Amino acid sequence: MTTATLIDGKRVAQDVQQQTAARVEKLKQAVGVTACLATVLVGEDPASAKYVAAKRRLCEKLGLASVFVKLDETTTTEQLVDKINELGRDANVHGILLQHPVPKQIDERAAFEAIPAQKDVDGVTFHSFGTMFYGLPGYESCTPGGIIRLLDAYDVDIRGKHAVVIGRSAILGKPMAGLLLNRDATVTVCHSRTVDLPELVKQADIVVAAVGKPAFVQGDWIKDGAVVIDAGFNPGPKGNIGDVDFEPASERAGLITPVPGGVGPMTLAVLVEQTSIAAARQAGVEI
Ligand SMILES: Nc1nc2c(c(=O)[nH]1)N[C@@H](CN(C=O)c1ccc(C(=O)N[C@@H](CCC(=O)O)C(=O)O)cc1)CN2
Repeated sequence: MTTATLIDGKRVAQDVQQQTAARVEKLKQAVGVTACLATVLVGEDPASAKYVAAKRRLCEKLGLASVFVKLDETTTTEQLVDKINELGRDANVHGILLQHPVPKQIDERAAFEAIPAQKDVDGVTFHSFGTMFYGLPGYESCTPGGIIRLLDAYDVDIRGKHAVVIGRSAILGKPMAGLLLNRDATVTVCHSRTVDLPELVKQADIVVAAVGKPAFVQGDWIKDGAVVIDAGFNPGPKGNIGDVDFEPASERAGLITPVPGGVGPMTLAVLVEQTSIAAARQAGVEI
């Protein structure tokens, strides 16, 4: 039995999408520029191919252009960097997304760093991490940025709260910790070497599960009334499964995100929103 209120990521994402479509249209009217996202996919991972396709569909739905670059499994770091440099020089491309993960022979960090800061709409470069951590204008990592938007949409007061982030990946856990810290949360980042994880999670007002293990966070770790954000999307026999054992957790939580329909749609919405903002900035207009 679910007692927690469900956080409806699809609804909040639709609001972000509407604002983005309006910005894209205004930009076309004002300066004749169509915002454009370049998506780069390396290799044959079916889940990555699906996410890239979803990003391109969302661009189309909201009036943005998109360029799709598909590179094969044997691509070298140098070849990928050359391609990203080319997109960086293309004035018609305003945002560049390199789908993670890339095949193991590639130095992913070197490839991310080839994305010019003004086109890093996925918030993956050192420059974006710097601006994100200092709360300066720039581009946020899309999933953590989307999670903050969800918390705001549901009037979660972040200031002074104890937030426990489970996971320390560059794309999720680390930037999530930074964004929560910027909002005056007291942040604990947990990982595979953390001693007594359940005890730490039991102290959390806000839990962000970004660990990549299906149903890993147990219901009895959740403090009564806590906000539980599940950023997991692990493939399961009947579709994707989150990192939180949903039913027992939702008996204790005050607010909880479902999988699917929670964090995932926000990742896409923030990416396309940031592309529209990048296009406006590159055109030198404030919209
Ligand atoms: N360069 C990046 N790579 C990756 C990112 C990222 O933000 N930037 N995030 C993930 C994957 N991802 C986007 O790329 C992503 C994952 C899931 C969803 C989503 O909408 N999920 C739906 C469910 C979909 C389904 O069940 O088939 C949901 O949760 O409702 C969007 C984007 C790794 N790589």
